Amino acid sequence: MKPAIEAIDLAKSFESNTVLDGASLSIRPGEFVALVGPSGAGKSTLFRCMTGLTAPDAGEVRVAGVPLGGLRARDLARVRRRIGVVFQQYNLVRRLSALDNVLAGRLADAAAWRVALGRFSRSDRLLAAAALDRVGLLDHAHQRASTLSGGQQQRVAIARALAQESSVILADEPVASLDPDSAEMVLTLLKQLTAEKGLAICCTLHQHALAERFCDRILELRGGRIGLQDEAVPSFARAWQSLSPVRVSQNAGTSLSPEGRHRRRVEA
Ligand SMILES: Nc1ncnc2c1ncn2[C@@H]1O[C@H](COP(=O)(O)OP(=O)(O)OP(=O)(O)O)[C@@H](O)[C@H]1O
Repeated sequence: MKPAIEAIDLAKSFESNTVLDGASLSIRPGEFVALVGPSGAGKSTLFRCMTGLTAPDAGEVRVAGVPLGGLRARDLARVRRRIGVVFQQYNLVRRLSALDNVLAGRLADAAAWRVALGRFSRSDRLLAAAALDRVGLLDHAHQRASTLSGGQQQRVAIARALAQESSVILADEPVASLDPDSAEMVLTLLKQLTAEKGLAICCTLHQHALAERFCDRILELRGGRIGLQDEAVPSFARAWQSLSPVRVSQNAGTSLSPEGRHRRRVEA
């Protein structure tokens, strides 16, 4: 199956600070992948490169096989619409209702005059209502975002990505500001969406236990490169690695050093 999104050998430096140094990953439709790594490792930078908000110094991002680099502005906007972004601080317009925030996911597709007058089409409103219903918040459609709980606001942000009809969701620490129950609800929802809608979801997480519980694969960004942390490895390979001091493979979601994995577990 063609990857929903790929980052290939991305490099990014800010002056002398090399943040990404050949970072590669590939996520298939229906996969829920965690991206972990120490603070400042470059997880947000990687996401910004993957959404086209930051231009990498080298390397390529492909969405459904289409390279972002070199696309004309209109085509880039069309491809970027396939990527929904969810942030730690929700990024909702707090004075607007939940429904209006979800409708913002339709902005790119709506006619300019509709946006200017705030008059979305019936089909856009139905789509937004369906997205709110899917995240369990239809009853709160007309409630101001500022009066919703953190967990509810994050679910509105996910509904906005659904209304955008994204095929990929990049979620940058989506549960970092939430209490444990709300965090669990948000991650359960994301996991369900991968299965139900075939979304490819990559989510940065600081809580290793949550990544292990909810995600199909755990990737680690460290030293500007990405390695696979654990469970997508067949059990026989894991058993072999625990006996062998040899590094099996490198980068592109396949870097597996038994020492590194052990160290990571200790740190976590
Ligand atoms: N626009 C920028 N200009 C200069 N330096 C930047 C810029 N954006 C990020 N950096 C630097 O890049 C490095 C990686 O930052 P980034 O926010 O991507 O890390 P992170 O892994 O998301 O961290 P955290 O887990 O704490 O959110 C940091 O050293 C940061 O200071």
